[in-house]
Amino acid sequence: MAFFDLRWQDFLDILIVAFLIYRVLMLLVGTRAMQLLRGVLIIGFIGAVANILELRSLSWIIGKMLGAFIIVVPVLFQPELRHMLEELGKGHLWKVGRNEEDIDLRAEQLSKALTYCKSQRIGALCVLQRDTSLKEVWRTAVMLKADITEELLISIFWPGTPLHDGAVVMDQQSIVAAGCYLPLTEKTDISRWYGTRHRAALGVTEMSDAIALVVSEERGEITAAVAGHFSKPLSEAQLKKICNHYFSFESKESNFMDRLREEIQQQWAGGDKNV
Ligand SMILES: Nc1ncnc2c1ncn2[C@@H]1O[C@H](COP(=O)(O)OP(=O)(O)OP(=O)(O)O)[C@@H](O)[C@H]1O
Repeated sequence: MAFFDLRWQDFLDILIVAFLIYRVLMLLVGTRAMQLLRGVLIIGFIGAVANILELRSLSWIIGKMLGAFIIVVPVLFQPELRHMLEELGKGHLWKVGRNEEDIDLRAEQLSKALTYCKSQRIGALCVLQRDTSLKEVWRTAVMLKADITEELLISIFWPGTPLHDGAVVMDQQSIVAAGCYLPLTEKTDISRWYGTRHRAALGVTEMSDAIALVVSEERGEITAAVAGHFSKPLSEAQLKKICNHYFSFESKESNFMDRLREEIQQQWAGGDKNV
C-alpha cells in the first residue's frame, strides 16, 4: 500500500493503538511482567534472526513458542492482569496524570512511620531524592527497591537492627536503599545540639536538591532540611503536607520514559543488582 493510500482513519487507528500500548506499558513498568516482556523480546529477536537466515526448524519452534504464550500469559500473570483490569475499571488507564491514591498512600505511610519514630524516640533519617541522583550515596548501601510502607520504615529504623544506622534514601516510587552514609555538612555555625544525624541531613541537602527528614532520638522532634537549612520542628499536619508535596511533585525522575529506561537497564543488567 502506497503512503498516499492512507486514510485519515488509519492515522486515528495508529494513534489509538500507540496510546493503548503506552498505557499498558505504564501499568507494566515495575511489575514481574516486565521480565516476561524481556523474555518475549529475546525470543522474538532470535526468531527474526532465524527467519532472515532461513533456519526453518528454529523459526518453526519459536513461532509455536510465541503462540503458546497466549495461553501461558493469563495463567502466569493472573494477579497482574487482574490489577490491570481493575485499573481499567476505575478509569485509570485513560487518565494521563498519576494515580492520586498512590501519592496519598505513600505520603501517609512515610509521615505515619516518622510520627511513630518520634513518639517512640527512635532516631531516623529519610532522604527524599528529587532531580539530583543520589547514586553515589546509595550504591555502597543496602539496595531495597521496596514499596514505601510504614511497617518497613519502622523496621529499618528499629534500634539494634542491622539497617538502623545511616539514612534511608527514597524516590517517589520506592525505598531505594537503607544504611546509607551521607556526607556531613562543613558548616560551623550550627547549634551544638546537632549531632552527626543532623549534620548528615544538612550535608546531603547541600550537595543535592533532596529533602531530608530527621527524627531526633534525643529531642523527639521531626525537622526537614532543604538546601542546607533546617525547618522548625514539624507538626504532624506539616509533615504530611511536605510528604504529599514531595510525592505529587512532577520531577524528571518520575517521568515515564525515564522510569521505563531505568527498568529496561535493570532488566538487562540482570534484575535488582546495584547498577
Ligand atoms: N554520615 C552519616 N550518614 C547517615 N547517617 C548518619 C551519619 N552519621 C551518623 N548517622 C546516624 O546518626 C546516628 C548518630 O546520631 P547522633 O546522636 O550523633 O546525631 P544527632 O544529630 O544528635 O541525632 P539525635 O538528635 O537523634 O541524637 C548514627 O547512629 C547514624 O544512624
